[in-house]
Amino acid sequence: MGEQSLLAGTKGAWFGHWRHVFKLDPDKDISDHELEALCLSGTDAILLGGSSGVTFGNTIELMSRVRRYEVDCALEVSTLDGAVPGFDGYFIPVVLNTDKPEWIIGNQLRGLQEYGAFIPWETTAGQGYIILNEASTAARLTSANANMDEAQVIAHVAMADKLLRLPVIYMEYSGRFGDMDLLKRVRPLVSQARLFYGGGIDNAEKAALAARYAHTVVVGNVVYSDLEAALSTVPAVKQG
Ligand SMILES: CC(C)=CCC/C(C)=C/CC/C(C)=C/CC/C(C)=C/CC/C(C)=C/CC/C(C)=C/CC/C(C)=C/COP(=O)(O)OP(=O)(O)O
Ligand SMILES: O=P(O)(O)OC[C@@H](O)CO
Ligand SMILES: [Mg+2]
Repeated sequence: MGEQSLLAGTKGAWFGHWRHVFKLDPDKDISDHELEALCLSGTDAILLGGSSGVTFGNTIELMSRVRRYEVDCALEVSTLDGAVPGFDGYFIPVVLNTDKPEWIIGNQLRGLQEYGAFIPWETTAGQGYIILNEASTAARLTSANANMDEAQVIAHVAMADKLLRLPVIYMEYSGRFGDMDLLKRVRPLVSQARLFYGGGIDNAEKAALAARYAHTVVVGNVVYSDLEAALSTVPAVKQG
């Protein structure tokens, strides 16, 4: 079976056409004017997520502001309290490179017990996170083993794509631009998942590089430090 047929599952998924995504942190301030520019930028989706300070209140507030626009709006559920109804889709992160069970299945099982009957499964997907920046909040929170060699990263990708068949593999360098050679070598190994890349994209050039190998490019922090640079990543990814 070729890559095309194996990819069919995620291609048809609700997030299967996303090339560019802005990730907004409900714990950070953003003005109406800035939010409008992001939502009308041509990005494929606005993803709400963060690894600290995310609550029901700040999530529902930001969701309702994004909801004024037609752009897809999804939630990465990172806390039990932050599961908010009304999104177009939901991602449930699973950290693959930690030996702390609470971040692999523990919190997720608690969420399934708490929200099971309300989870819209057609629009909910697991994300296999491979966290590669040891200084990031997510790495510290989850005690991720971010200093892996290439063989270890490749084994994690095989675990996610071939054994667990997760619909998303997320190469996460949050806060730092990652190793594009590694991303390039990982890409052909991914046959059924969608490969997300995120971390340190703060200009069009970096966005275009990541877009060569990742199916979906996620742009986060630069939104809060340089809006124009953030907006420049959209055509860099979508026209590249
Ligand atoms: C009706 C209704 C309520 C609908 C919703 C139903 C629904 C979908 C419920 C979900 C139930 C469920 C299974 C919940 C599980 C929740 C949970 C706690 C899962 C664990 C997630 C996890 C592994 C978190 C660890 C941190 C992490 C990987 C977060 C992902 C996001 C991320 C990395 C953001 C980047 O963080 P940032 O703050 O930007 O980092 P920097 O500071 O470095 O920039
Ligand atoms: O914030 P940055 O570094 O752009 O990373 C984006 C995203 O991957 C964070 O989860
Ligand atoms: Mg961030």
